[in-house]
Amino acid sequence: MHAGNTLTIDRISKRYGDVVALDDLSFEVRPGEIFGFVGSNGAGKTTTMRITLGVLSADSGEVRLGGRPVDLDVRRTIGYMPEERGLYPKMKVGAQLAYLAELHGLSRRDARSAVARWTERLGIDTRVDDTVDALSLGNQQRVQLAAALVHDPAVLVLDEPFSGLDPVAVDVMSEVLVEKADAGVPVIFSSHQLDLVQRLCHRVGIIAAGRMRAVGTVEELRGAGQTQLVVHAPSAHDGWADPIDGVRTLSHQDGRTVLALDPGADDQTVLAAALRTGPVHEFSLQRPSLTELFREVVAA
Ligand SMILES: Nc1ncnc2c1ncn2[C@@H]1O[C@H](COP(=O)(O)OP(=O)(O)OP(=O)(O)O)[C@@H](O)[C@H]1O
Repeated sequence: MHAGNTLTIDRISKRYGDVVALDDLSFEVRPGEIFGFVGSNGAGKTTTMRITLGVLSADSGEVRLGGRPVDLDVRRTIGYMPEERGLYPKMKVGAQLAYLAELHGLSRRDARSAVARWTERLGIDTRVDDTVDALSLGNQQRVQLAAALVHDPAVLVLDEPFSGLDPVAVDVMSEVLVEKADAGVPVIFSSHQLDLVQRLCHRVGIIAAGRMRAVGTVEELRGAGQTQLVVHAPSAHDGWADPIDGVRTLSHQDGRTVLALDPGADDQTVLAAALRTGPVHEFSLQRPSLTELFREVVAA
């Protein structure tokens, strides 16, 4: 258990020439939490993760782990899966993992047993004597995850760990992340697979153009988003709900109306108005999915 190891990203900014990659970005990942980091291509996720690791420096701002700025010693306690991967293609899987574990301070013997444990867990134990480039891409990715885990990291930073994995590997990866978080490790990963993020993450941060646009639990984000209401009131005429504050008609056909409700709009007022038109056969509230929310936030 690595109690108290909150990962804090504190007001980091980064430019590449004229391109502002990160603009005063702040958020934190708490111990035991899986944090999903989502955003469009080029939004700044990889840049944030590289700065977190210290492989890239920020123009301003600071990253801390457990209150301590990330220096070389702290960096050794981070398990990192870089987007560009970065294994040695010609080195054998087992030897490579053992080497990386020792680089992070494990004794030779501990390194060996960690390699045996993780390769078995990740289903690549029969491949330890193969070179990395002899493996399929998905299996290389499993090795990459093993590389992030062999030194029992105090925090996990994973750049698109799920991309290109088959469903079984997705399950294994998910289980491992949940297990590490349960052991008190803060876990952050980026992904474009929003259904997976919605299922797995305790909290989610949506980044757009280098700024954090929304952070919260999936439920909080969905609650803050635009709610839709489906009302089937056959006698109602088009526009019947428009006079109500914070309510807009999205569609109206055959007595079926889809309404958009701003946060704070009162659905009971809508129900009362619907009943005044005649019978109401259906009245259902639909919260946006993370994917819909993402589109809303990124388009805003
Ligand atoms: N080495 C670099 N030189 C110049 N510009 C860069 C460099 N690395 C990133 N950028 C720019 O910084 C911005 C953020 O890129 P970044 O790779 O962090 O995005 P991302 O959210 O990880 O995207 P993706 O989902 O496509 O991986 C982009 O505009 C990108 O073009």
